[in-house]
Amino acid sequence: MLLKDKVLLVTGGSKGIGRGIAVAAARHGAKIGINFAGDEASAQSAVEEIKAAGGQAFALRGDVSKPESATAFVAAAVEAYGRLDVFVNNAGICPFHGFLDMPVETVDRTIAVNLNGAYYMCQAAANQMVKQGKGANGFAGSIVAVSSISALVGGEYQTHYTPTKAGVLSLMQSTAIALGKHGIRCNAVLPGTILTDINKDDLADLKKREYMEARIPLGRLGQPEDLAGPVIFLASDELAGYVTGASLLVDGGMFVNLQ
Ligand SMILES: NC(=O)C1=CN([C@@H]2O[C@H](COP(=O)(O)OP(=O)(O)OC[C@H]3O[C@@H](n4cnc5c(N)ncnc54)[C@H](OP(=O)(O)O)[C@@H]3O)[C@@H](O)[C@H]2O)C=CC1
Ligand SMILES: C[C@H](O)[C@@H]1OC(=O)[C@H](O)[C@@H]1O
Repeated sequence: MLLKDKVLLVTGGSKGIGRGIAVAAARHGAKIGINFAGDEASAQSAVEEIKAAGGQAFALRGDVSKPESATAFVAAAVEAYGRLDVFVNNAGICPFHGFLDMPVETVDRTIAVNLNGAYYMCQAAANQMVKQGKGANGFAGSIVAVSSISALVGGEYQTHYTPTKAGVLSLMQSTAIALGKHGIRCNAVLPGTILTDINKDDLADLKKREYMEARIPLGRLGQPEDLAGPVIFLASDELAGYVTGASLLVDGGMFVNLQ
C-alpha cells in the first residue's frame, strides 16, 4: 500500500489513462476524486469500480479549461476527505487534424484544455497543499502531470497538440522550482501510444496501427494500466522523495527506436 490514506485527485479520471491511475491508486489505499467533462456514465462506472474494490471515490463534472472547475474540484476533495495529498493532471484532448487548414477553434480549444487547464488545476492543488503545510516527513504533497512522448517529438496531425504536451512538461519543471520550498514535488510522465478513446479513430487505420506497433521495442501498444505504476511511484514520498522536476517516458521504448 504505497498511498495508504492519501487523498488523490485525477482530472479526466473517468476513462483511459486517468481511470487506470485512479483505480490502481485506490488499490494502493488512496481516497480518490475524479474530474470529467461530460460522460457521466463513465464517471459513475469508474466510481463504482473503485467502491466495489473497497475504496472510496467521488466524481465531479467540470471543464478543466475553466478556472472555476479547478477550485471546485479541490474544494470537493477537502469537503469529502479533509485534505489533498496527490494531484494528477491528466485530462486532455487530441483532435487529429492537418496543419495548413487547422481551424482556429480546434487550436484554441486544445490549448485551453490541455495547457491552460493544467495550469489552473495544478495551481489550485498547490495552493491547497501549501495551506495544509508540510507533514512530519517534510512533504506537503505531490503533483504528477500526464505529458507525452509528444513533448519531445512532433506529429503531422498534432501541430496544435504537441506544443501543449511540451508546455505541460515545462509547467512541471517550473512548478518543481516554485514549490520545492513548500515540500511539493512536481513530475511528469510521458506516455507513448496508449490504447484509449483519444486515438481509437486514428488507430482504426490498420496500416498506421501496425506502423506504430512496429516502432515499439517491447512489441505492443500501451494500455492505460501501464501508466499506473510510474504515476504511483512519482506520487509516493517514500519511493520518490528526492525526485522533482523529472520526466519519465512510459512508451515501451518507442522514443529511442531510431533504427
Ligand atoms: N492515449 C495516448 O496514447 C496518450 C495520451 N496522453 C495524454 O493522456 C491524457 C489522457 O488521455 P487518454 O486517457 O488517452 O484519453 P481519453 O479520451 O481516454 O480520456 C480523456 C479523459 O479526459 C476527460 N476530459 C476531456 N476533456 C476534458 C475537459 N475539458 N475537462 C475535463 N475533463 C476532460 C474525459 O472526460 P469525458 O469523457 O467526460 O469528456 C476523459 O475522462 C491526455 O492528457 C493525453 O494527452 C499522452 C500520451 C499518449
Ligand atoms: C493521441 C495519440 O495517439 C497519442 O497521444 C500522444 O500524446 C502520443 O502522441 C500518442 O500518439
